[in-house]
Amino acid sequence: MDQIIRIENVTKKYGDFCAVDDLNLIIKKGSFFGLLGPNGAGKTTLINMLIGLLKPVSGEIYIMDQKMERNNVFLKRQIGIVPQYMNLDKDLTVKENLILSAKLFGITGKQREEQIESLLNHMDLKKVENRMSKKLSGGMQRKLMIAKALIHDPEILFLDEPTVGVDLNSRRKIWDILKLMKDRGKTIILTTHYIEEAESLCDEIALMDKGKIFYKDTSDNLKSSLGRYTIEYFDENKVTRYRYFETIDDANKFSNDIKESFILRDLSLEDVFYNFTNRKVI
Ligand SMILES: Nc1ncnc2c1ncn2[C@@H]1O[C@H](COP(=O)(O)OP(=O)(O)OP(=O)(O)O)[C@@H](O)[C@H]1O
Repeated sequence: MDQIIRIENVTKKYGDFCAVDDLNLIIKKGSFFGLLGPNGAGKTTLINMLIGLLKPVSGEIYIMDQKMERNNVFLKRQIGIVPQYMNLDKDLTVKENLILSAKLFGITGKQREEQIESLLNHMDLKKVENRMSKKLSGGMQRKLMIAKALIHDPEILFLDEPTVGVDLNSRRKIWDILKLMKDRGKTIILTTHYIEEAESLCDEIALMDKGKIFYKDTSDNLKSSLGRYTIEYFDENKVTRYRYFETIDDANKFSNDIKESFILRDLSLEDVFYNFTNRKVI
């Protein structure tokens, strides 16, 4: 697979604070790439540099072999953005929001009508096309934000926490929409706190903390790097400890010596993250 994004030694500081620290990363064309990390890890800062909204203090970002800079109009047309904050015009209807976005990209006439119809149907928004967007549920608002981001049929879609505050049903619906985008060959980059979101969608996951990516692989490889089973138990000071095992026999043997209560379960991506950072993702 060809690379579509190349990040070379990128650093971003806010005053003296280093939010993204000398980061290198390659993202392959057509991949569904997940950036996972706790609050303050630097995910949004990294995304904002990738979309040309923030300038690194050092290092370079290349998208489709072009340097990403604020005024790179070609690249801006290749990317769609679903930001963390609500970016809808709340006093416009669903359809009017899409018309406005289309106008910003110079999409007019029949092409605009067809693209909007297709997105409304695809996102299950046709029945609410004339509803004010402020009257939509949180899940529908998120779907409309995704539709807005896709209005110009971009090659790359960036989503910053796309399902925060969205109920489980709508979250699954959004996942289906994103899976379809990937099937259409788009490259998708997603930041999330939700481990199961990254596990379910992403073919590659980067674990980020304190401005650095410290691990990047498929979800299965990330997990098998640690083992297959986890025992969670209280130590003598009533502090929860975690131990990881390759086989159930080894886990059972270890559990025989535990004096307090314990849980034996399948190893999760959360365990991988916790093992490396001593921090939970959420
Ligand atoms: N404009 C800013 N000025 C100063 N510090 C900032 C600014 N934006 C972000 N930060 C700090 O940089 C760090 C990284 O923030 P960022 O929003 O990139 O993290 P994140 O991983 O996206 O977190 P979250 O999951 O909470 O959105 C945090 O400590 C944050 O407080």
